[in-house]
Amino acid sequence: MAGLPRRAWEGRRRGPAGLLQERGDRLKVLIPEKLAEPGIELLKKDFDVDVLLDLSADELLEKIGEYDGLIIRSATRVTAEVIDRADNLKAIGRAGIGVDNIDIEAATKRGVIVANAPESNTVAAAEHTLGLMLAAARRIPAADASLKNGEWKRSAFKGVEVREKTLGLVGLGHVGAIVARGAIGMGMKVLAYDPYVSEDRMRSMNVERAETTDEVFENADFISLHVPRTPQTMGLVNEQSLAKMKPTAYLINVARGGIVDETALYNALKEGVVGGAALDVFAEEPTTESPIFSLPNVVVTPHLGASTAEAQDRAGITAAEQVATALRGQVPMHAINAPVPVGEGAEFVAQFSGLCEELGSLLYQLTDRPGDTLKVEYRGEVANFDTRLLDVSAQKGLLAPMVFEPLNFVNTPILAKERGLRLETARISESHDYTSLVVLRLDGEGGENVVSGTLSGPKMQPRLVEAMGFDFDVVPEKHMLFIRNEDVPGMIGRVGTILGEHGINIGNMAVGRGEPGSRAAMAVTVDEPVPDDVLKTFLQTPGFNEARAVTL
Ligand SMILES: NC(=O)C1=CN([C@@H]2O[C@H](COP(=O)(O)OP(=O)(O)OC[C@H]3O[C@@H](n4cnc5c(N)ncnc54)[C@H](O)[C@@H]3O)[C@@H](O)[C@H]2O)C=CC1
Ligand SMILES: O=C(O)C(=O)COP(=O)(O)O
Repeated sequence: MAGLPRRAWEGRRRGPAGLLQERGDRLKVLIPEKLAEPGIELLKKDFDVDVLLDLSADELLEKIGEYDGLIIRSATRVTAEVIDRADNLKAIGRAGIGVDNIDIEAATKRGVIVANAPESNTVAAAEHTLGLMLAAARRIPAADASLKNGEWKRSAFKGVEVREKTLGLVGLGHVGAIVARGAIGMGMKVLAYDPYVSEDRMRSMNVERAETTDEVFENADFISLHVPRTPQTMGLVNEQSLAKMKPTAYLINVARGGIVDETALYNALKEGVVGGAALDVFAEEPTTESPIFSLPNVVVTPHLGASTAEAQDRAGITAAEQVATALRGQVPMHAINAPVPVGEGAEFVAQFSGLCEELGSLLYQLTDRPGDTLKVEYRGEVANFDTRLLDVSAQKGLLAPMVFEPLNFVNTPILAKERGLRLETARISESHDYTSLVVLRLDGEGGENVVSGTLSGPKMQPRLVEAMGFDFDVVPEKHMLFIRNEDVPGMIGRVGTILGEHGINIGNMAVGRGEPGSRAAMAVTVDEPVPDDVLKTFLQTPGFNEARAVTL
């Protein structure tokens, strides 16, 4: 067993921004894209906000170092280089859904929270998709342009109906589901490929499940993409897939550029391999130059899927709230790279976060030559829920005294891994005398060390109930003293005397004992850190075997 190093790791050039880094002034948020006013107003209450529209990539690199928060839409590319220059950045808010323009891995390594506004613009994107489908089927934009150009050409713009046609969806998440509902309302049959959506769910939506993308490409009259841009979906629509489509089929893309190979699509449209296309998104944006724009059987919009008043208000407010929450040191609800408890019991679980962090920190400070495996047991009620946030909280507490850089919920798992700290968790329904109990175990020089804690009372106050092999009941405080002593009369008085002689005020004291007359331990809360010379005094005093100062 390698064991965890005690010293801060100095190999790191500089630490990632801590969530609550104070620089004496108000934290600063940069908004380089058009964001709805309510979101900006919300941020201005607590932060200095700079709205600097149309920053070039170089200007963003120059400026980003000043800011604690950044809110973007799809036009700003937050590359690893931007993040590397972002010395103070703690949170990136995406006022929308797709986060493919953010290097999330780089952000995570630097401890920068990335959060989006997942359902803010789904209706807008779905309505735009249905609008584009009808616009392409009825050639509305071309007819509009022709009439405005002084022509009355009715026979030139004969379209097709969508009723009784098959709409093929690739991706049946939030947007895809709304598109499906709308299409079914217009009498279409919907066939969808999404390996992450169950057959039952599809059936409940009256959607037929395709087992492969080919099934969609071969059978659909209209094919609409609703997947994120990922390495798996890049180039999903290419020469081969286009060749499988019906020659009358229309392709609709309101998802992301790059998912469609635009050169292959251009050729397929020009040669009649497919009937038409409606595109809102492009591999390079902004663009006005694409050869596709010259084709008559294509309808295009400049990434307008989310551009409704309602969606922009929702996206702006949600992104602002996410960044504000992160800048206050909490994990926002839509964080993409931090553990967010979701579903049943989420709020209940979140209350244990501080306790777990304190237990991790305490365990580290009570353990000499700590081993490399932290074992966390969740007992009782807390064991019924998603406790990943608590895993990270415990790791954070344990690692904090060891590492150089400030830790947060984003970078803790990465730093834990880099430093060889392993985590083992267990869920146990039985929890002794407590409704919920968290037990942390770590091997050390003298064997396994264990600390346990719970939350109690109407305010769910943290309580330390086990340490140094003894049961206690004490509310953990910032400064504490842990003592092992002989279980003989007068020891409590001696603790009071020694601390009193050094001018250290005791807040609370809890005693844990085994068999009367054997060994005992004390957990003492004090108003200030207990210095080394006081600890030495304890060890020189008969009856005291161990004394450790702990700061939580
Ligand atoms: N044009 C615009 O203005 C807008 C574009 N979008 C784009 O639409 C995308 C979808 O948005 P939502 O539906 O809200 O996301 P979502 O996450 O709810 O749904 C995406 C679905 O795609 C599925 N999926 C992922 N990888 C897949 C693969 N390789 N093959 C098949 N299915 C796969 C997932 O299982 C999920 O059900 C966003 O990622 C964004 O890029 C979203 C809003 C506005
Ligand atoms: O939310 C999304 O994924 C979008 O594509 C919307 O982009 P936008 O915020 O309008 O630049």
